[in-house]
Amino acid sequence: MPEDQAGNSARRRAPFGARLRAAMDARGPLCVGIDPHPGLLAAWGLNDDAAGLEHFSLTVLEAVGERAAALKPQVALFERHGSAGIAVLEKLLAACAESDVLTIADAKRGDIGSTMAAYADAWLREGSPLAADSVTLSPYLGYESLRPALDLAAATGRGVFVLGLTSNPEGASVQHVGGDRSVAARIVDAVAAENAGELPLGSTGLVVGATVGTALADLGIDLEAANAPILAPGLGAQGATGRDLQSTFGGAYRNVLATSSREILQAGPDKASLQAAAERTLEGLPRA
Ligand SMILES: O=C(O)c1cc(=O)[nH]c(=O)n1[C@@H]1O[C@H](COP(=O)(O)O)[C@@H](O)[C@H]1O
Repeated sequence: MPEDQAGNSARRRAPFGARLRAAMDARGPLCVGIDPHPGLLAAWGLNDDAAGLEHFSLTVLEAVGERAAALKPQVALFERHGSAGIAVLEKLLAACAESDVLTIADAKRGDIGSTMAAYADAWLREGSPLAADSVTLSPYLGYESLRPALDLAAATGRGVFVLGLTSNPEGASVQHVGGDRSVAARIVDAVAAENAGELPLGSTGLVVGATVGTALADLGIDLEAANAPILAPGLGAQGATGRDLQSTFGGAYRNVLATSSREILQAGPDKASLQAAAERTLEGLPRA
């Protein structure tokens, strides 16, 4: 198999944006977050250890993998178990790949370019034990510092989600700075340039919280023009509803992948109850 400059096998899969578009069209726009909080492990009758983590994660995959366009393991909740937790994450990512379920590793990585190359290698390189279909990235060391990850994702048919406007109230103190040329607007412009001409959808995604209210309009941000998959956290536990998504995202709503973790996970450990919770969330998402 031909190798590219980074020593990776040449792309064999369709670009991430096309694969995500197909999954959203077939299954609907729901991403289920796998966030094994200690309180949830306890509520499921599991120990707060690697065995509990593994049971929890694989149960979520089995219960909702076929109904979700993607699953999003929250890396922090695996890291808190040390190397044993990371081994569980590797197992989960491999099991998702085997079941044809797209993954978003929610690692929120960002660093100077040379270190970024190592993060890219971990999450996006062909054959890496932690390779996912996509990874979340923080652009606050400068958008171009993410270049090694953007390039490796493009070379391997994988994707990234760059933080734009986050769902937490503190985000505005950084992301809204700059008025009509706000930090967030500049990130969206950079992502739009990345995705120009990519059909049916770019592979460089954005994270925009379902809770941001009128911020997009206030900051003059045109998300539709970004041609980007939009990961929208904030449903359920953080208070946003499906209707909020539609009014917040307007014409870009068709590219929104709504993600919910705790509200669905608290329905476990019973698989049928987890499935019902995912269905309820999907039903609450207006059709694009
Ligand atoms: O990148 C994310 O997924 C993310 C970005 C953001 O702006 N807000 C946000 O809540 N998240 C993540 O989305 C998940 C939300 O979980 P719930 O509030 O339980 O649905 C957590 O894993 C967060 O880390």
